[in-house]
Amino acid sequence: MENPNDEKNGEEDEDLSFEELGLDPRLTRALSKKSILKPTLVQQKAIPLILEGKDVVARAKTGSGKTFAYLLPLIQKLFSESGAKRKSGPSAFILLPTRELCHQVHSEASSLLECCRVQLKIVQLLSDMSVPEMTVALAGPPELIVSTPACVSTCLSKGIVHASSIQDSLLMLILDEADLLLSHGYEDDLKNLVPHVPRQCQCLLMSATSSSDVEKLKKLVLHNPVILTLEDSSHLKNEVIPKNVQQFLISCSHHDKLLYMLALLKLELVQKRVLIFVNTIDTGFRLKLFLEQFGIRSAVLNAELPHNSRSHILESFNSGLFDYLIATDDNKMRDQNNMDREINSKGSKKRVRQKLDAEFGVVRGIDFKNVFTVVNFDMSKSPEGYVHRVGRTGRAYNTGTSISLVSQQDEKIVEKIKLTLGDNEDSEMSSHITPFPLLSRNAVESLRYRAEDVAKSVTRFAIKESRAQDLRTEILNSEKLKAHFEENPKDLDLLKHDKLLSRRAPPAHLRDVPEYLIDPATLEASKSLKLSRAAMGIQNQFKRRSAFNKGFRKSRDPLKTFTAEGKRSFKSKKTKGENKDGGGGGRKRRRKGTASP
Ligand SMILES: Nc1ncnc2c1ncn2[C@@H]1O[C@H](COP(=O)(O)OP(=O)(O)OP(=O)(O)O)[C@@H](O)[C@H]1O
Repeated sequence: MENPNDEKNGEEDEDLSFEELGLDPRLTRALSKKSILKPTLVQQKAIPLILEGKDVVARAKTGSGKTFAYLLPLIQKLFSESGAKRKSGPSAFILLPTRELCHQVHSEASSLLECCRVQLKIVQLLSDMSVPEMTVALAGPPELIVSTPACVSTCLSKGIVHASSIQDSLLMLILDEADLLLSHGYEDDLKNLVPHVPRQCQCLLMSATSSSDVEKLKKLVLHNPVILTLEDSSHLKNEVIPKNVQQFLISCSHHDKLLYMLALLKLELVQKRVLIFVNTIDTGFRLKLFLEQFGIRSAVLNAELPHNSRSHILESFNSGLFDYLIATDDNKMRDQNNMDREINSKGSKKRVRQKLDAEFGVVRGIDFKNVFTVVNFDMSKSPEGYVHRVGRTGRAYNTGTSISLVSQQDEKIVEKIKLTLGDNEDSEMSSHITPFPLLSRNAVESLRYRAEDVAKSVTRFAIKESRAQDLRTEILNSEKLKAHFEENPKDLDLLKHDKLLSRRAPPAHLRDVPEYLIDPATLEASKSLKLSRAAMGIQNQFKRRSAFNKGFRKSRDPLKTFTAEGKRSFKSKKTKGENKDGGGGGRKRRRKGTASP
């Protein structure tokens, strides 16, 4: 039965400005400084409800701007609280499934406040902080705490945070990335916290996908909430990938994936910046070493690295220091940790350690800046994983592309993904994921000899070495070890020596692919792509809105007008067969006037 609080909203609703949503001028000015000029749909719908004091469950696509949808009204409420009588505890909690997300949301909130020139104490509480560090962070007390459920639960049970102070002061509780909180094993931690949340506390739940976990959380934490399910009016069932992301696949053997990856990057058939997903850390390093030999620099973001190192890699990528980032999903590690936590539920020390590990999370919900292309080198293991990966591009008003390398082993999961996206088996024309049109077989074959030669040189030993070297480098960078190295300089010398030994220079003859090796159609596709994207890049940067609202024109998009088998106009020569094979074909169900993928 429909709940009267359920709201479904399409994009045909009126366009409101941030001012019209009732936001404080200090916040709207702060947003302008950040070049954020117009609210996204979820922001338009959620902000007034939250300001009114309603409990809200908001489900909106990845990258649709959910963070500001709750941060802006939350901060506004904190403004009005800041003059109130002294409190014994925090006014608000934002709980997220991973430390990376805590870091991201904490920085976003701090930067908003800085732009507003308002001083509020907001802290990030992490499980690897010592008790004195936590005590200092909690002194004041802070208006806002950003943390994981496990960390808050530990603080409660150790008496670092007093339950009574939460009961007295908590005004807002926000569970972000709610679809991931339970699968990260935080159910017990949330159950520990909920009894202390005062009845009048406003609760918000934000998620990208709907699931039984979100339902469970809703029942556990919220009181008669307004449910916002934000979809385009043209949407198919379950569509969660932003419509400004074009999704492609390339069929190839598992063995040839390195070769295809090389072809895509070296022939410049994808737009930088590129986020490449692999399923294991070893594959990540294999790919990194392989690409390095061809002069393509990348970094591997993985759960093995300490938290501050992962943050450092993310910040370097986000600030544009390098263009290719290889990322592993951490599902396996997380599941293992959750299992361990259950097995060791009575062993105190070990349990805490494993809780820390369970808070690792590398990719989900992370706002990688300006990623134009997501490549699934390995396919994700579930449709949800695919949605979260692809959602790292085309965020807010930007456009993006995803390319999945699909081997025979991946076909089952690709079928599942297609079904989840709403593809109809009977209708090839309406497929969301279409074959990538720019890479010809000839172009790939022209690189085979070099690629296979180099792939052979990336041995298991080399991978192990590279992985260890990355760790060594990160240890060198680690703030926490500075003191140790000051006292033990010999240890530092040893590490530095090791680091130098393992550095390899890429052979010069592999850096550039001579033009005579590349087939002319692919060469032309690459040049055309570069020119068009350069033009659209400028448009993206300076007129972000127009890409989203008016759509970038299909006629100017080489992914739609070009095939590597020969240049043609998409419109004039489109046939049913071409569409099926990868003419970049038809999103027949796309709404008129939306961004064209
Ligand atoms: N109104 C806006 N206009 C332009 N950019 C925006 C707007 N709102 C948010 N953004 C930007 O869009 C990006 C994505 O936002 P955000 O991370 O909040 O998405 P999300 O919905 O939480 O995604 P996910 O479900 O993947 O976590 C961020 O870089 C953010 O700064």
